[in-house]
Amino acid sequence: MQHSKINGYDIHPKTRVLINVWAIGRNPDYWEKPDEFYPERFIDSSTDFRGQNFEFLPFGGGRRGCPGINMGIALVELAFSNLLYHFDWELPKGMKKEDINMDESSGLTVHMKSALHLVPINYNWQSEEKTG
Ligand code: HEM
Repeated sequence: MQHSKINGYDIHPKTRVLINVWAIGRNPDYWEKPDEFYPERFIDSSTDFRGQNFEFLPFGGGRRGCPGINMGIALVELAFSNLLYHFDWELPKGMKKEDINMDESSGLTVHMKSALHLVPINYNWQSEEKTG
């Protein structure tokens, strides 16, 4: 790699550069309410997660981007679609959605600080199929 200058900083060959993707993903210049869990932000948005939009890099990007991206997406979709297809999900009695603690704990991957408790209600899709 050749010597480069980025935002006035000299990057010498063989420098190890660590990118703070977490901070980029919460930059208020690019994200409305960056600290809120607000997945609706992606409805009708052109921001893609495959590494071309640098404000959103869940799989990294470039030559060292995640090679398992397609498998990762398929696994997440398969798990979620099965859980949503077979069950309705409710909060434990007396709990409101505002009570869910969305704080994160950091580590190699991000986890919720306190476990999410949900009550699965069996969803009988077969009986619905019969009645139309
Ligand atoms: C939702 C699931 C997944 C997410 C969010 C994810 C995310 C990531 C991220 C952020 C990186 C670092 C990319 C970078 O440095 O630019 C990475 C690297 C990597 N991922 Fe994934 N990944 C997922 C699933 C998988 C799966 C299923 C596999 C393999 C079957 C996999 C294999 C790898 C490997 C081998 C690397 C290292 C690539 C390298 O350093 O050249 N990932 N992943």
